[in-house]
Amino acid sequence: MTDASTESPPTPQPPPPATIGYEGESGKNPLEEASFRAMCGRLPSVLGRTARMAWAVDRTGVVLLLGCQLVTGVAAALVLTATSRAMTHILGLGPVSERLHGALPALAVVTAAAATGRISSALASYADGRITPRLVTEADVALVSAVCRVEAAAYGEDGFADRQEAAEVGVTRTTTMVKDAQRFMAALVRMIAAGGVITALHWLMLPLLLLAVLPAGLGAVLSARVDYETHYLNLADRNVRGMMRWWAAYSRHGDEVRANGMTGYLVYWYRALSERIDRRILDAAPRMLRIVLATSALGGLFLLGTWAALAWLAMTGRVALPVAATAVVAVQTTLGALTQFVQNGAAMFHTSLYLADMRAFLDLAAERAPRRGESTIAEEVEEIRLEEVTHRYHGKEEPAVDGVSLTLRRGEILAIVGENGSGKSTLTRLITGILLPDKGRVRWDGIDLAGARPESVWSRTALVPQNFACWPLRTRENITLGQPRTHDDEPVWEAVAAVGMREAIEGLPHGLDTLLAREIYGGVELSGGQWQRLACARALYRRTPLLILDEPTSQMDPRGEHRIFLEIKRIAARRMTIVVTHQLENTRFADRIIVMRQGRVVEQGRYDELVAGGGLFAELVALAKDR
Ligand SMILES: Nc1ncnc2c1ncn2[C@@H]1O[C@H](COP(=O)(O)OP(=O)(O)OP(=O)(O)O)[C@@H](O)[C@H]1O
Repeated sequence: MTDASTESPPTPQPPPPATIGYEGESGKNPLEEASFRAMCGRLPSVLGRTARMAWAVDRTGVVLLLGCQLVTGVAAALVLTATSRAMTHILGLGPVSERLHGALPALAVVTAAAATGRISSALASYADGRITPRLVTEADVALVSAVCRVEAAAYGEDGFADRQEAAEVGVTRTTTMVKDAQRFMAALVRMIAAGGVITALHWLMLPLLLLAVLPAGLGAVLSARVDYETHYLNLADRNVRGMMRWWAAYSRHGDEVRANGMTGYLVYWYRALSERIDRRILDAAPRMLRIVLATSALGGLFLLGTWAALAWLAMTGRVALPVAATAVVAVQTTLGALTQFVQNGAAMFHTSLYLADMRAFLDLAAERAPRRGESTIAEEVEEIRLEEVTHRYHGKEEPAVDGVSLTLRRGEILAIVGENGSGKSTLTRLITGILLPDKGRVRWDGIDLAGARPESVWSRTALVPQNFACWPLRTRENITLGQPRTHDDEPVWEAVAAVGMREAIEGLPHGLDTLLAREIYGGVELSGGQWQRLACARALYRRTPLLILDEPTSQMDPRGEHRIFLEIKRIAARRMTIVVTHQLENTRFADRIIVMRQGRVVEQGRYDELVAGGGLFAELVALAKDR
């Protein structure tokens, strides 16, 4: 018998992943907004920009590629003309040996031209192999650098991340761009050559052949559109799936995933989202099939017409029999060239849709790049003044920081406290100029950050954020992050000692050269608190006029915490220090505490004054003690 009170109800099915549909501007498929003709009209500019990029990365490769295309095309034309001449001899009158003898020079030309064509085609592939990796790297680096440089506020814009995802696909597609363009050009040259030969045989043949291949080209373009539309529908889901994949599979989150029994759900979730993406692709498949079947049937009809026309021309004596035989070869070659021409043209159209996304995102990122002014911040800063500063995040009703005025002087230690979501981190982002206020001003020694060069401001700031990064770099770089102050390691060891990590780092297999990434062969892992100490060492190493520590000791043992606060006090005289913390006892050492609630500063003073004041701070202190 089971105890009814302990019997658990059946577990409900987990919900499927939320459907993400963007209503914003970026959610619209560009094909819907711009007409088909307009999209085609944009092609040359997209291709032109890619060509310029290719030219910038490898001029020799581009020249080689173009030269080889030309040679391949001319060789193909020669093969065709010489074949036609050889055919005329072979199918002509007279003894076989004479006919063969007469055809020999033309056959020699065919052999030489075919060999040249093959060699130049191999060289063209080599040129493509040289250009493509560099082109992809250029596009990729351009994207990463653009994203790293935008105003931080842009990340919160509706659909920014999705447009970035679309641009990432554009970068991937750059791999096929050169190959598509190369094949397109090769087909163009071959088509011109073969077209000339076939027109010489009879003027009617070329238009007929064109009719035979155009439907296939149309089909390829229409299929490309359908594929792109599906891609657009899937964009948001793909983006979320990519993020989830990283979070679920990243070893650093492995403990959380396992010990919370999340594996099953995460895999279910991942599969469900993948299947939803697949479903959209599968839904588009019948449309694609209809397009291909209809255009192939039409093309087949026209091809039949071409052969019928050729037979009619031969039967009615309008073309001689040897010429008709040559025409059979010419028709096959021209058909091949024309098919390649339209198919590669459609492939370029297809690729350029994705490249256009990449370009559009790079343009957007350029628009969102800081344009603040040219003022610079001096090496020493005496005062930071906030005047009625307000900031509201995109899509939020209420401001995160609301009309805050504050003056911070050199030598002062300021503690910022307040409940979750009260605006503490946002305030530090405004003080450092990561965000600009919607209203009010932040001035550093009188210089408005809205008019100062961001790099000049950020060379004067050091920040330990709440969610700091554990860089998969060597220990030394984790502290200097590529900005060594001297050639020797003395300042690095100083920073390490200041956070009490000297022994731990000396104990690593290669000291400062140890790679801090257990995922990489030879790398080691630090504990959570050790990582946090390292993040503090990183900020202390910079020795800047403004030091901000947002919950710097949340993972540290009391010894580590004590050490960090001693160090902060020791170096405080030469800089302004801001500490954001929920450990209210840690604010005792601050010269001033500001208490935030709903984006406003509601109290300020020293620890004892605030406790005696009986306000929010006193309440929070009492709650912390009430255990
Ligand atoms: N990047 C963002 N985009 C949109 N809203 C944000 C963003 N960051 C913070 N917010 C919102 O702004 C408000 C203030 O957040 P903030 O992180 O400044 O609070 P906090 O006081 O530092 O909180 P905590 O103590 O939890 O760290 C919150 O309502 C939060 O939801």
